Order: sequence, then C-alpha cells, then structure tokens
Amino acid sequence: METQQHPHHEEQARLQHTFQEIERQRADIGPVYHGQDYVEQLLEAKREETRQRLDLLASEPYFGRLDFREESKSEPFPLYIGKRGMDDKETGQPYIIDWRAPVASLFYSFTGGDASVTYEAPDGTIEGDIYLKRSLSIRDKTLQRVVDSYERGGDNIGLNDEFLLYKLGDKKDNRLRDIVSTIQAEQDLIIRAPRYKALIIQGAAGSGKTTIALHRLAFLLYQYQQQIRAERMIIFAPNTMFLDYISGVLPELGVGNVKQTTFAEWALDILDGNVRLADGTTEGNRWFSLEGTRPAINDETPGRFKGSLTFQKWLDDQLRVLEQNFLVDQPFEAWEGRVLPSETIREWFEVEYRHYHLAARRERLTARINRWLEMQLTNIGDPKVRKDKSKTGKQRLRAYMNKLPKADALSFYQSVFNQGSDDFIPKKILNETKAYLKKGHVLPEDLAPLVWIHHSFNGAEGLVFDHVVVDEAQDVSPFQIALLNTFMNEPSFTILGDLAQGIHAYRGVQRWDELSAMFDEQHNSYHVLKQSYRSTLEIIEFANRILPFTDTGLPPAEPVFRSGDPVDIVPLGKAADQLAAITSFIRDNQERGMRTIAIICRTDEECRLIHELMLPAGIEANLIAEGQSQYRGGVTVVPVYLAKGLEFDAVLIANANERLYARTTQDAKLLYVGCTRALHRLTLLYEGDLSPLIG
Ligand SMILES: Nc1ncnc2c1ncn2[C@@H]1O[C@H](COP(=O)(O)OP(=O)(O)OP(=O)(O)O)[C@@H](O)[C@H]1O
Repeated sequence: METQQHPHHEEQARLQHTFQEIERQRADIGPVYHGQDYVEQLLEAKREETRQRLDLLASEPYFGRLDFREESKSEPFPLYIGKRGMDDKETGQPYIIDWRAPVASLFYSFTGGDASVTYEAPDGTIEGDIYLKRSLSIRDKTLQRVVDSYERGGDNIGLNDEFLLYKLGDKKDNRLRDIVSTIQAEQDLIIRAPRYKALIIQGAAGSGKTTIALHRLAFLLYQYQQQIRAERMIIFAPNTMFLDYISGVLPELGVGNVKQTTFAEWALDILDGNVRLADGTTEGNRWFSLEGTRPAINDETPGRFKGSLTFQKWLDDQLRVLEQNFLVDQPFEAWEGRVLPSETIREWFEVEYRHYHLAARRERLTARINRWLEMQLTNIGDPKVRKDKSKTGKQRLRAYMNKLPKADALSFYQSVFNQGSDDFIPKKILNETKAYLKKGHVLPEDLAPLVWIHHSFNGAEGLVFDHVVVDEAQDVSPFQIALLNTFMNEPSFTILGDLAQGIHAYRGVQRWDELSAMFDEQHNSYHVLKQSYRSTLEIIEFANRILPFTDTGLPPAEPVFRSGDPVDIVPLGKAADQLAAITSFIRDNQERGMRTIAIICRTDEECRLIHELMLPAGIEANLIAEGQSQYRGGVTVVPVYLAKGLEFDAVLIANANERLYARTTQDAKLLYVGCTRALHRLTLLYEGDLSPLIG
C-alpha cells in the first residue's frame, strides 16, 4: 500500500529553522586557524570536528520525529532524530538528537500501541508515552516525504512499514548505505547490545547483517567514547572488493579510522613479510571449478583441520615442548678454560627472564652471555691476546646460540611438520604442507596457526582490539576467532554470518556452537535474524525453496511485504540463445531504471567466456575475478562465489542447469547465494536440464 503524503507545513517550517540554526552555528565557529600555536591547533581540531558534524547535518539534518511525554511532564516534546546531534545554542536544549543517544532508542524499539514505554538513560529508567512517530525524508535540503507511522489515539493500521518499503524500493549504486532512518527493532537490539559480549548472529540473506555490524561500531564509539577508540576497532571481511563495497557506510555515520581488512592481509602484515602465500591456490581454482571431482569436506579437509581448536591445542603442546627443551645442556666455553656453566644459563633463561615472551628471552640471553664474555675479556691485559679471545668468544657464542631453536613462527611451523606428528596430522595434510613449506610457501589455512605461534613468541606487540567485527563468519575457523580473542582484554565481538551461505565449508564452521563454545555463558549471546530486507517477496520465496537443499536446517527467510515481478526461469534452445537472452535482460532492466545488474556465473571460466562474448555484442560490463579490489557497479559479470555479500538491482543466473548446480549441499549454497543477491528482479537461464535444486 503506497499512500503519497504531502510534506507538512509544520515540518517545512521546522526544517527552515534548522538550516538557519546550522548556518548560525557554523558562522560562529570562525575562520580556520593556520598558525603554529599548539593549543590553538588542538582547539582548531575540535572546531574542525564541529564543522564536519554541522556539514553532515546540513545535508540531512534528521530523519525522524518522536513526540514523547516523560512521565513527570504534562506535555509531549518533539524529539528530532538525526545522524548526529546538535543543541540549540541559546537554550542549550537538544535540538537534534543523535540516533545513538539512549532516548533515540525509543524511535526504533517502538512499534505501536498506546501503552507506556521506557528507555535506559545513564541515570536510570525513564518512562513515558509516545504521541507521534514520524519519518521524514530530506534529500538535497528538501523535505520530500513525511510518513506518520503512529499517532496516539489514531487507528495506526498498515502504516508502520510504509517508510521502510519506500526506502527498500530504491535502486542501488556501487556502495552499501546506512539505514539509520529505518533500523528495525530486532536489528536495534543487536546494534545497542552491551560491549563485552561475543555476539553471534545467524541472519538470513539480506537481513542486514553487514549493515548492522557497521552501525554497531558507530554506536559503541558513541556509547563508550571514553573507553573505546576507533583505531582499536577492526572489521574482517571476506575480500578487498567487499571492503570497497562497504567502505562508504562508516564515513556516512561520521566514523573514521576503523581498520577494515581481510584476515589474510592482517595476518601477513603481522608476520611482517616473512611468509608468502603459495601461488595458484586461489579458491576459484581449488574449490569452485568443475574440473575433476570436487573434494569432499570433512574434519580432515586441510582448512577444517588446521582451523580447529584441536589443532590449536596440539600446537600449544608443541610450543610447550619447545620451551621446555629450548636450552642445550652444555656450558658455554668462550675459549679454552673460560666456561659459563649451563646451570647459570638456565637460571637466567628460566628464572630471571621467565616473564618475557620466548623471542625476547632468547634475545636477552644472547645479550647476557655477551656481557659475561665482555667481562671475561676485561681481565686479559695483553691487547693482542684479548683481540684473539674476543674473536673466538664471539664466534663460539654465535655457534652456541645457533644450537638453540629460532623463535620464529615459520621456522617453528616448518619444524613441527618436518618432525612428523605421531599420526596426529593426517598424512595427506602433512605431506602437502611439507611440500609447500619446503618451497617457502604457505596456504591460507596456515595463517592463523602462524600468527598464533608468532603471538606465543612475541606477545601482542602492543596490538589491542577494543572491538572486532567478523563478517561472513560462517567462513572463518574457530582457530581464527580464538586467535583474535587473544588481542582483547575481554571478548568484544560482533560475529555475523549465514550458514546457508557457507560456501567455504572447507574452512568455515558448520554450526555456530563451534565458535560460541569458546566463550563463557555471560560473554556469549546468540541471535537469529529471519526477516530479510533486500529482495522482493517473490525472490525471497523462490530462494526459500532452495534453502532445504543446503542441509542447514535453517528456517526460511521472512520477506517484508514488498512485491515485485515474478522470478523468470528461461530455457535456452541452443548455446547462441544465451547471449541474446543476456543482452535482452540487460537492456530491459536498464530501461526499467535498474542501476546495478549482475550476470552471475558458476565458475571463473564461465564468466570469462560470457564476458568475451558480451564485448563484441556492444555490452560493456565489469568482469570480476579473485583478487579484485574495486566494485564499480553498473553491469557486472561475476562468479557466484565472489558475489557473496554484494547485491544488485537485477540478477541473471547465467546457467542454472543440472550440471552446474547439482543436488549437493555445496551447489545448493552457491545457488542460494546467487539468487539472494537480487533486490528487484531475478531471472535464471538454463541449458539442458534445469537444476534439481529448483524443482
Ligand atoms: N532496516 C533496514 N532498513 C532499510 N534497508 C535495510 C534494513 N536492513 C537491511 N536493509 C538493506 O538490506 C540489504 C541487505 O543488507 P546487508 O547486505 O547488510 O545484509 P546481509 O544480511 O549482510 O546480507 P547477505 O548475508 O545476504 O550478504 C541492504 O541493501 C540494506 O541496506
């Protein structure tokens, strides 16, 4: 139901007044300071922050209004809610309320009814009544839409979703956007959850997981501004293109400096250039091509095995053994007759330096023996003899220290694989890893173990996280989460994912308790988001039919009532028809105003072939391949495994036949991911027999 409402005069007047107030406050700040005075420079930084806040407000001052009467007051007071807050300069009263402020939570949690409501203020619970809930759309400084979703005493039927539907109907460009104006109650609960938790969120495709995680960071920074710093927050996402796609949201929310990275990039950075990932091990080649048989996934799959907490514990045992046997039971003989007893060396290493990490203990030990050596040399009067002894002593010290293991992650990792493992490591994994390590290469699943070892040798090296977001968390291993946890004083995680989209099951989790089990009860909370906002009712219902084949036991996604075109399933007579069908799909959707259109293929190879055909046919499209760091929008040709996390106005599944999408859980997940990328329109072509997953 779409009832176009005309902007209120009252809101127009308030908006004009708001713009005047913003301008007045902007003018009051005065000119930019360019001088050298340190105190003035600090003040200028604050002023610049205010300027930026006011500029943000000037483009869209607020999006909501809530008339709230506090229990102790006789009249309701209109609260205008915006992305940032602003006080009235004269009265000092809030003029616009930051969406993250406690009172603003009412705007999101309130879903109707005349009963009293409460919110948690810093001084305790505040109770009162709501008289009006109004959404406002302001674009280009113009009030475009006013929708009341609640009026005290009114009939309030059917209006609740209108503003949300209006927002969801938008066409998308190449960036994910903020949703502050339409955050839903179940999403708000997650955004505002307390800081010291490992929140684990299973959310249906399009339920807003990525978006919520970013809003949660903005909330935490606001709520705990004295304790949390943006530079100590980090977001892990599956690839650099996805990072590019989400990179606009935090700046829109006024948040800067949060590190956004992939696990591999982060790990390689910590390992400081000492480790190289093997070439030719891209996931497209290894796991998503159709050549040969696709490897079965079980606990002996390398990613699952090396990502398990059992492997982590086994490595810990090896590290303990290393530490216990670190020293050689030999004295250090600097030259004939000048001996440092092994008991003294042991005392330094095991008692005096026991509080240091192994790398530091080793370094300190070298320095200490060196000092002892220098002392011995001072007793030698003859300079020539002293020089000779010094040379011998230094050479012998080097040789002595070389007998001790290196406290270096890669060397240690190599040594545990080379020593064998009493059958703990499955033969195939052992041999494959040894072969890579021999060439100085590692595989992606070796990164968490290597950083773990590095951490054991060197400690956190000053790295502390105040909060960690892990997106697409069904694809990360328990070992990775345990590793990230060591960089926090107390667990503060937002871990989000969807098991039905677990296409990287060869390295990810199969159940959420694989992750939650590592946190104690008070630190761990699990949420399920069933409502899906991205796609039309028809697309969600269609994708829900594929869901049971993923074998995850997850409930179907629940659509918001946004109806669109039916899903099209089109058989292809002969190969040439495919190009014609793709061309007409693109043209048709462009004419209908779709801004982002994706041709989703099963493999890299299929993408390349289709893309090659498109160019001579006069269709410009971006071909997405692994390792790409930018998502440009427009028309895109993308393999399904790289489309995860992205969304497009219109999606064409290039060939949904039985060969490409067989009746396996892995193919079901891939097809589910592909179909759920579409916001407004979805078409599936197929050549030969239709995939049994569609039925
Ligand atoms: N409350 C909301 N109001 C408006 N739009 C919303 C809301 N929640 C989610 N959306 C929109 O739904 C779409 C999906 O959001 P997002 O990509 O964050 O979901 P997701 O759960 O991470 O999806 P997936 O797992 O399928 O990648 C986005 O376009 C987002 O803007």
